[in-house]
Amino acid sequence: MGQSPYSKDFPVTWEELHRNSRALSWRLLELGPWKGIIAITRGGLVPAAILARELDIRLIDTVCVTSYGVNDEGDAAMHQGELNILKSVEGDGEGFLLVDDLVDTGKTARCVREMLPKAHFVTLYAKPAGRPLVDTYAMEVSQDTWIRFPWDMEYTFSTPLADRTNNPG
Ligand SMILES: O=P(O)(O)OC[C@H]1O[C@H](OP(=O)(O)OP(=O)(O)O)[C@H](O)[C@@H]1O
Ligand SMILES: Nc1nc2[nH]cnc2c(=O)[nH]1
Ligand SMILES: [Mg+2]
Repeated sequence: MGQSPYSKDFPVTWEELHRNSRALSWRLLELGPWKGIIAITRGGLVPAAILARELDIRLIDTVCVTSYGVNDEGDAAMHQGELNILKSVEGDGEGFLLVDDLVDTGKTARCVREMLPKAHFVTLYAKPAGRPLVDTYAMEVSQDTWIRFPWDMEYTFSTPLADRTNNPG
């Protein structure tokens, strides 16, 4: 499987995610009007709901993809597999926002942008390798960072940094 390219952990709370989504909404409001939103499942669904509320958009569709699998511990998966398109949408995406939670290597973005070349592609978080594929994003994070979303986490005990044998950075 090789060594993970991720040495840093970046946990995001619901409040931070909401704030970042609203910051993104401000920028998109100026660039609209928009015909609707196309959310890339599953990560794009939560930001899409917040953007829809802020921008008063009622038409929401999905592109359904799978790529990163689940690792042995059932933890957030960090190894990317084959990209599968389970469901697409008609047209070239003109006038639509195409929404995902993040862009990392850009593999998902590249594939979905090919299908919907005229959509305006937005993410909450962008890593350098995928950033050129995004039209508008809220925050940049480094390539060696693994973002942990609130829907993947639970409130639990945290081991002090000094006690961690494999300090992840
Ligand atoms: O830029 P990339 O390297 O392609 O990575 C980004 C994609 O990876 C994650 O989705 P994932 O495939 O893990 O599925 P999920 O959205 O269902 O969690 C994330 O939501 C992006 O869609
Ligand atoms: N949760 C999560 N999924 C990803 N998929 C690709 N990169 C990431 C990341 O940093 N965090
Ligand atoms: Mg995704």
